[in-house]
Amino acid sequence: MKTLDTYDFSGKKALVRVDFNVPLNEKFEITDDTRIKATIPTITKILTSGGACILMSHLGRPKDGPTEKYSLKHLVNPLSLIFGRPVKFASDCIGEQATELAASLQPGEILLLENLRFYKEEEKGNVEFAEKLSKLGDVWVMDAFGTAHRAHASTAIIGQFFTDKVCGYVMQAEIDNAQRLLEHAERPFTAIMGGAKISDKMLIIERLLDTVDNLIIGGGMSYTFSKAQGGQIGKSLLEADKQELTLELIEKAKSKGVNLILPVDTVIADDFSNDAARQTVKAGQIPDGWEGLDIGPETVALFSDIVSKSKTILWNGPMGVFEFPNFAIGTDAIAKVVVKATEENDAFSLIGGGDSASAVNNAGYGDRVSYVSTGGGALLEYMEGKILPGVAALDA
Ligand SMILES: Nc1ncnc2c1ncn2[C@@H]1O[C@H](COP(=O)(O)OP(=O)(O)O)[C@@H](O)[C@H]1O
Ligand SMILES: O=C(OP(=O)(O)O)[C@H](O)COP(=O)(O)O
Repeated sequence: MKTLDTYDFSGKKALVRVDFNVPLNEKFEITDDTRIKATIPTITKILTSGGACILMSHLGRPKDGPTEKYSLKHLVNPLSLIFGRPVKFASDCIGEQATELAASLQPGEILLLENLRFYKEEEKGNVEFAEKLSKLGDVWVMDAFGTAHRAHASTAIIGQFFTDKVCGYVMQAEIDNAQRLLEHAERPFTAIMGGAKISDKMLIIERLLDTVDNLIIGGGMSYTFSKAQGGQIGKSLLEADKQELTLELIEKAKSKGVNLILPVDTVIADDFSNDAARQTVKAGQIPDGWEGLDIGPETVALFSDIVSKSKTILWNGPMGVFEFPNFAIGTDAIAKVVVKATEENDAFSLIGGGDSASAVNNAGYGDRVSYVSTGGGALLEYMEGKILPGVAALDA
């Protein structure tokens, strides 16, 4: 596999697949630019080595072709500021305008292509579409780790049209950090799993049971565990058909000698809103009409004690509905203790993408943990042991 450090970009147009699928607010402003900032080393390396960058990405999941909400034009100004140079924009990712802009691109210049998913061919992995895209550049740089689990035209299929395929720094760092966790973790190794759905995280939880010393379960998914054990969870999040599975996980943890830790208390609300009435109750004792939206203070203390003694920490999924400030207290507290373990116990801490990364970054802790992944689903699939199509395409 060619790397950014060994490839000579001088006079070359690099077609770089990035994952600029960033959250935008109603004014189309970026609310978390982690994924963009993560690509600075890759793009800077290409530009300073005498190359030009043609950036291609998706944004959201547009269903019906071009849509204002999902246009990458909203990223042009922020990108210019981040990269400190003008960014040209092709309002269609293929076709005449994109071809002309790409052809006239000079070394040191950046061209951004419009959302790839405005063509349904992208997600279908259409070969002709991939070939059209490939004609825009001389070398393909794959740096969209967050989308590397998708076998789409620009992430997996396009590679066949290039002799020169280069793995970007984001991809490399993500893979190295995930490997470090899976293969060389210092002990005690603690995984903190949270977020909404057990079904999404089932496989990774099972895989982690082979590796970790402690498995902490918080957030929305913990209520299914509680219910399955006979607890009362009111109208808290429940995946009814996963109850049996949670009991199996508890048994499996026991048989493997893994310390599986569940919340002991929970902050409940009478409504799914920031301003709902709140109280703290024991886990499994949630009255009817109430729902658990955060872990309670005793749980924070219990989880913190384990995390602060850990040498390796993987955190994926918030401890509560952190989007509501009144229910972000548990998630913030865990973020703080992960930082403390990193700084004071010299722990290696990896925050696994998506909402957990936003929670850590928004709390201002992004620079104080060992690594914040840009991948949500991609990281989980990688850690489950799957071969990601976007990684495989670089080797083919
Ligand atoms: N107790 C809860 N009840 C309802 N939703 C929850 C609860 N705890 C966490 N969540 C929600 O889970 C979502 C994040 O879940 P998930 O997508 O699995 O995490 P990540 O993106 O970090 O992998 C957040 O929107 C959060 O509000
Ligand atoms: O945001 C992404 O994934 P994530 O929500 O798992 O972090 C990627 O950009 C992939 O997007 P997709 O899940 O619409 O294919």
